Amino acid sequence: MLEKIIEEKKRELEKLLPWYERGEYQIEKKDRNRRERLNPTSFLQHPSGKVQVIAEIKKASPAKGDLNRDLDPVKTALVYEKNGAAAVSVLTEEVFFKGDRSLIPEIKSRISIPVLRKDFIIHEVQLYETAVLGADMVLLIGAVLGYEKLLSLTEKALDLGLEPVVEVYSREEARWLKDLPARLVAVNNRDLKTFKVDIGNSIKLADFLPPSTIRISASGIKGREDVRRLAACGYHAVLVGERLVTSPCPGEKLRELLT
Ligand SMILES: O=C(O)c1ccccc1NCC(=O)[C@H](O)[C@H](O)COP(=O)(O)O
Repeated sequence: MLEKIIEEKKRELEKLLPWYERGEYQIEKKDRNRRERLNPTSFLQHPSGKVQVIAEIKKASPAKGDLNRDLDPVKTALVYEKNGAAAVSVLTEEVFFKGDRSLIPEIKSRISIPVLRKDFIIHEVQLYETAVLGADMVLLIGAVLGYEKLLSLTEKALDLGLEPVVEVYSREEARWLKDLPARLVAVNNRDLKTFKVDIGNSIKLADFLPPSTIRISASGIKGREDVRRLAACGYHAVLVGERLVTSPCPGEKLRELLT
C-alpha cells in the first residue's frame, strides 16, 4: 500500500514540477522566519509536564476507508483549538486520505495554534508548496525517505522556515536522529507495511531518541491510559487522528486525553 501511495505522489509531482522549475513561488522573509515564532519548546512542552495533543483532521485512511464522511475540517479545527489542542495536523493527501491541500490556508486563517502538513513528502518542491500554503510544520517520514533524503529535506524545510517533524518507526531510523537538525521527532506506532498499530513501539524506542528532541508519539492512541504510559517514557505530545474524528464529541474526547 505504501508503494501505491508513493506512486500516486510521483504522479502528482509531475504536475508540481513545472511550477517549481519556472520558479513561480515566493516565500517572503517573514514566512521564512515562522520557525522562530513557532518555538516548539513552548508550544509542545507544557510547564507542568502534561502531555500535549496534536489533533488531526483525517477524513479517511487507506486501511479503514471513510472515517467520517461528514467531517467539516475548519469547524473541527476550531473545536480542537477550543478544547486545548497544542497544534492541528492536516492530512492533505487526496486519494487515500481524502485530504486537500487547500485546507491548510483555510484552517490556518481561522486558528492561532500551529498547523502541521501531513502528506508524503518525497521532493523539495513539496516543501516550497507547503511553505506557500502557510503550514508551520511538515512531516518527513524516515521509512519513506531513507537517511540521505531525510537529511536533505530536513535541512531544506528549516531553510524555508518550516519546522520539520521527523517520523521514525524502527531502531535504525531512530539512530539517524543524532545527525539530523530536527527538534521534533514523531515515533510512529503504525507499521506502514502491515498497518498494524501498537503504542508499544513508542515505548520500545523511547530510550533511543536523542534527549534534546521533543518527542511525539503518533498513531493508535485510544485514551487516557495510553497517554499515561507514553508520558512515563518521556513523550511530550501525542498525535491523534482516528479516535478524535470518529468520536461523536471530538472536543470531549480531546479533553479526556488531556486530563
Ligand atoms: O492512517 C493510516 O492508516 C495510514 C496508513 C499509511 C500511512 C500513513 C497512515 N496514517 C498517517 C498518520 O500519520 C496518522 O493519521 C496519524 O498518525 C494519526 O493516527 P491515528 O490516531 O491512528 O488515526
